[in-house]
Amino acid sequence: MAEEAAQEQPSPTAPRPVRCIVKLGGAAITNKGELESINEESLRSACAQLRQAMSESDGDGSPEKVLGMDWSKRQGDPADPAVDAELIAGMAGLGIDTNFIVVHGAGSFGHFQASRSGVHKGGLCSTLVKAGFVATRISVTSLNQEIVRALAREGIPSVGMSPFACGWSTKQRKLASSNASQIIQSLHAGFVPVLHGDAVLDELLDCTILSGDVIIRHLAQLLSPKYVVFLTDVHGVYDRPPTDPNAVLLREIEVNDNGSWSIVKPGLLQGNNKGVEISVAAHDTTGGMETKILEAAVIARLGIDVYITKAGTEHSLRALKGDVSTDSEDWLGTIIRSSK
Ligand SMILES: Nc1ncnc2c1ncn2[C@@H]1O[C@H](COP(=O)(O)OP(=O)(O)OP(=O)(O)O)[C@@H](O)[C@H]1O
Ligand SMILES: C=C(C)CCOP(=O)(O)O
Repeated sequence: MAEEAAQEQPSPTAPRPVRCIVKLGGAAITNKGELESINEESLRSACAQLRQAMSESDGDGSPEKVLGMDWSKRQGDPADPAVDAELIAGMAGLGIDTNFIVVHGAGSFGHFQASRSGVHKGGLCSTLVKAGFVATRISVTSLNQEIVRALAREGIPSVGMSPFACGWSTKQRKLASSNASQIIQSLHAGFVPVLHGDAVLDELLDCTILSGDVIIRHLAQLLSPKYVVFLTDVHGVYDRPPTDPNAVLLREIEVNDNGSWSIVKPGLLQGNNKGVEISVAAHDTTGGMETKILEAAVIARLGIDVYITKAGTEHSLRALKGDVSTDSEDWLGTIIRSSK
């Protein structure tokens, strides 16, 4: 289901190749079964690993200075945030390579509001859909704010960017307008853009839900990152839902020029033409793992390796550093790559 690149005004070119576009999957950073609940430990660890992956220090053992950038008071925190202006003035720079883009999913934020009101199916003349559109955006933008704050606490200069507010829109659910100049200018200025799956206007349906997975594919087409990482709550793509005890992790998938794909590893599944069995949660409005695989295949066809793995593990850290290859026997996850 390769979607055509959106027709739009040309965006300015990126200053230098983006190193990595990463999806912080909603299944990993939120507790998916509990309405609007962040998985704090998973989010903290994903942000700390991102910081490590960006770090320019060669790890000589001395603790790195982290300039926390969340200077707002946190709920329940009695003290005002400490800002050591003298320390900051004495710092030569941030000591990190900020050439990353972060996109996060909605998890237990947004999907509930969207599915209850049918925002993904369109029809803004319905008061329920209109209210649901507003409720969905309140929910996903509040998650975006928390993620930006968590990244800022790790000293990552992150700025939240909502596709809806940047004027992104769709036509029959396919991206129609998606100007990335604000994203590119922010990268150029040394910021890490943090986008998210969003409720957007649709030329034919009035409105729909745009998945973070689709946003990543579009940005990969536009900016040609060195690699793309999807962090989620399972080790990668399995031959059937991982809740099945017989599910087998697919370690390597090859995508051909015509968009068809085949399993390379494990060898026992080579030539399996039954495809992958996927289950999607009832309230998920964007297609879950199926959308991720389809979008990842489009990215891989461009010659960009895609790594899908579990957040908060040694494997996610390696993926974020780009330290994975098809020979990495000890790496747990799915590599999706071009057959060329
Ligand atoms: N064949 C399969 N292989 C891997 N995961 C699968 C499969 N079938 C179903 N799943 C489910 O897909 C889920 C991950 O997909 P999902 O789209 O929910 O991830 P996410 O990107 O982290 O979340 P979000 O879309 O909210 O951002 C896992 O929780 C897993 O149980
Ligand atoms: C507003 C919503 C529900 C965004 C969905 O984005 P995704 O979780 O990346 O598929």
